Amino acid sequence: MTISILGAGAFGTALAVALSANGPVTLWGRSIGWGRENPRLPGVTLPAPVAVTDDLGAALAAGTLLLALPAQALRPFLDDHGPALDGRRLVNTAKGIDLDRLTGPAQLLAEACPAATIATLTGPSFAADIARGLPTALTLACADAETGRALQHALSTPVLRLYRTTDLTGAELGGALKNVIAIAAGVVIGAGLGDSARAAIITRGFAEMTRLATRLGARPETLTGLSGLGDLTLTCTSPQSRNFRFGHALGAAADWDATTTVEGAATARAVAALAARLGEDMPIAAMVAALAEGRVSVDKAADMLMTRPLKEE
Ligand SMILES: NC(=O)c1ccc[n+]([C@@H]2O[C@H](COP(=O)([O-])OP(=O)(O)OC[C@H]3O[C@@H](n4cnc5c(N)ncnc54)[C@H](O)[C@@H]3O)[C@@H](O)[C@H]2O)c1
Ligand SMILES: O=P(O)(O)OC[C@H](O)CO
Repeated sequence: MTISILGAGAFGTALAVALSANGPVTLWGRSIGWGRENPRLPGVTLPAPVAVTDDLGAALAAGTLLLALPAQALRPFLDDHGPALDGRRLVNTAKGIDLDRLTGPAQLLAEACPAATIATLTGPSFAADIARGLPTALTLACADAETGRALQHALSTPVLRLYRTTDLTGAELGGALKNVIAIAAGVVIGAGLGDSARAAIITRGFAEMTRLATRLGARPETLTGLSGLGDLTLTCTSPQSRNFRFGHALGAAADWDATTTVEGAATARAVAALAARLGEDMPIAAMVAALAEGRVSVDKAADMLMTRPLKEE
């Protein structure tokens, strides 16, 4: 299986390093002047089997394309290049919901590339951990079981262990929604509200994730897997997470570098819009959207969540 990775940020670069254990990999980026060490992944030198290019046509020679662009960049990218990607195996790795369309990456890919087979690779994994060769387990989701099995084998390495599922919707939504809850967890810790409050946010956030995802067609058991609960656990508890750190900065009223990729901020707004459309109750996601837009203070947000009507768990 010939593989190219589109998007040379931290994650695309880390995947290139990991997959080079299996053979040659092409890594495409729109700006690759950094040579063999990507500043988004400091301290990691690309191994010899990784070819880096800014020539999209050359990267598209592969039959399997891993897309490692930020979620909000995917739709504009497909507007420009969708037809050129069609007919391949397309494996999305972005974790988010498109703000304009209110759909996940798989739907965007299916519409832009109707003859392609769509999959997602998701789960608890920091780019730096993968690039350092630390053991990592991920979910490979593809509605077509045969292609899913082939991708699972082609993209696993001795330290990157892939589980597979045909529940693409559930795997994709778990990865997108956990980022929103991770921001909330960061706010709690940044504001000094304590570990007990964080456990409450994780648990009630997981209930929100499951409610929305199953309403959109996900299987409940997918949400308890690596792509849902697994990634939620990682992102809500580690300062390596950009979503958690962004929330922490909000909670602590600290400065934040706006060039950092924080998928959960846009996804919270998309979730709030989706929840309103579907009549679903998503109070934590709504609060994250309001906090990220500066429409509510941290004190007010905590107060509003704590004084909602009492209910059954
Ligand atoms: N970093 C991680 O630990 C990690 C782990 C798992 C999944 N992901 C997911 O991977 C996706 C990418 O994250 P990242 O960490 O690589 O982000 P990043 O900020 O490190 O890099 C994003 C890259 O995308 C490029 N880019 C943006 N818009 C583009 C466009 N229109 N055309 C071409 N390139 C464009 C940027 O130049 C940059 O190189 C996110 O959805 C993230 O949730 C990241
Ligand atoms: O740094 P974050 O918050 O984007 O998280 C990276 C990955 O999604 C963790 O699985």
